[in-house]
Amino acid sequence: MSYSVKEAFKTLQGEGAQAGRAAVFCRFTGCNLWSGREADRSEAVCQFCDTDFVGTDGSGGGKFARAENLVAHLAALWGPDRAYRYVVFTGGEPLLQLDAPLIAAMKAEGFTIAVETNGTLAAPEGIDWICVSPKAGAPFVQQRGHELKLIFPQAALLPETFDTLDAEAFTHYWLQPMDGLNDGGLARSHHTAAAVAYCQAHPRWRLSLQTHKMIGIP
Ligand SMILES: C[S@@+](CC[C@H](N)C(=O)[O-])C[C@H]1O[C@@H](n2cnc3c(N)ncnc32)[C@H](O)[C@@H]1O
Ligand SMILES: Nc1nc2[nH]cc(C(=O)O)c2c(=O)[nH]1
Ligand code: SF4
Ligand SMILES: [Mg+2]
Repeated sequence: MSYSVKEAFKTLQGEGAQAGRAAVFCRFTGCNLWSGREADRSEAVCQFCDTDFVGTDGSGGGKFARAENLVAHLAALWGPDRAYRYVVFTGGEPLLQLDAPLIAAMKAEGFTIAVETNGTLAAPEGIDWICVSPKAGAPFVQQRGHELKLIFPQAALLPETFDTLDAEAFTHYWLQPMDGLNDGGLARSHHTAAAVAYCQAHPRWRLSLQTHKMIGIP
C-alpha cells in the first residue's frame, strides 16, 4: 500500500519512558477520531489534539508509493550510523497505515520501532515499543503495551478506569497534563497541578511532561 506522511523529522522523544532518546518521527496523515479541520473539532470524538496531521505538506512529508521508499527517507533523516536507530510512528493515528511490509523494511534497516497510538485499533506484530493513549468515548482495543499515557484530565475517562487491567497489561502508567490551545500554557499549568496531586495520591501513576515543548524542539 502507499503511505501519506504529514511530516518526518529527527528529534528527541519528548514524552513517556523513552523521553530524551534520539528518534526519527514519522507523522502519518489522518486520524479516525478527528478530521483535523478546526471547524470539526467541537464535534470530534477527540477534541484536545495539539497536532496538525492534515495533508502531506509538512517538513519531510510526502506520499510514498512503497514501504522501501518511506524507509529510505526515514533512514536518511537518521543518518548513516546504524547504532541506536529509533523511529516513532505517530500521527494522526499511525495504526491506520503502519503495516507488516513497513515494519519489516524498517527492521531490515536496523530500526527499533515505536508507535504512539490512540488504542482504537489492534497493533500489528513486530512493534518494539507501544504507547497507548486512550481517548474518552473511543473504543479501547489495544489493551496491551509498554506504556499507557492518559491525557489528564478527561472528565469521561478517569484513571480509575484502568485499575481493572491486570499488572502485565502495561509496564508504565503515565498521566500527561492536557495542553490547551493558544492560551499561553494556562490550562496546562492547571492540569499539571491536578496530575501532580493525582500521582501523589495514586502512586501507580507517574507524571509525563511534554519536554520537547519546554525546550523548543519539534
Ligand atoms: C498527536 S497524538 C498522535 C498519536 C495518536 N493519535 C494518539 O492520540 O495517541 C500524540 C500524543 O500526543 C498526545 N496529545 C494530543 N493532544 C494533546 C494535548 N493537548 N495535551 C497533551 N498531550 C496531547 C496524545 O494523547 C498522544 O499521546
Ligand atoms: N519531541 C516529540 N516527542 C513526542 N512524543 C510524542 C509526540 C507525538 O506527537 O506523537 C511527540 C512530538 O511531536 N515531539
Ligand atoms: S487521537 Fe491522537 S491524532 Fe487523533 S485527534 Fe486525538 S490526539 Fe490527535
Ligand atoms: Mg506531539
